[in-house]
Amino acid sequence: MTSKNKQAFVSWSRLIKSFRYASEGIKHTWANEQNFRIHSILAGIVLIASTLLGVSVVEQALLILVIGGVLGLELINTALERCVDMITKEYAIEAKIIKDVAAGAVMVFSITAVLVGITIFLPKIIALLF
Ligand SMILES: Nc1ncnc2c1ncn2[C@@H]1O[C@H](COP(=O)(O)OP(=O)(O)OP(=O)(O)O)[C@@H](O)[C@H]1O
Repeated sequence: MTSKNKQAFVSWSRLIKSFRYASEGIKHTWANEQNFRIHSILAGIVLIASTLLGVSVVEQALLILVIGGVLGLELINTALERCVDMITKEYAIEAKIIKDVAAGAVMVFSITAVLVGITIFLPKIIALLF
C-alpha cells in the first residue's frame, strides 16, 4: 500500500516555517509583554556580567538554563493569557485562576533563577570587593 501524502522524513521547508512561526510568537510577546522585555534585558546583562566576572563554563551553562526557563515560561504564560481571552472576555473565576496560576509559575521559576544568580555571583562580587 502506498500513501499519496507520503511526507519526507525531514522537510526543510516545514522546519523553516516552524522556526518562522515560533519567531512570530516571540516577536508578539516582546511587543506586548513588558515582563518578557524586562526578563530578556536582564538576561543579557547577566550573561555579559558572567563573562566579565570570569564565571566558569558550568556556572554559565546553569545561568543559560535558568534564563531559558524563565523566558520559555513567559511565552507559555502569554499563550495561556491569549487562550483565556479567546474563550472569554467576561469576568470568570476560572479565567482568573488560570491566569494567576500561570503567572505564579513564572514567578516561582524567576525566584529560582534569581537564587541561582545570587549563588553564582555573590562570592565573586565579595571577592572583588574585599
Ligand atoms: N476574564 C477574566 N476573569 C477574571 N479575572 C481576570 C480575567 N482576565 C484577567 N483577570 C485577572 O487580571 C489579572 C491580569 O490579567 P491580564 O490579562 O491583564 O494579564 P497581565 O498579566 O496583566 O497581562 P498583560 O501583560 O497582557 O496585561 C489576571 O492575573 C487575573 O487575576
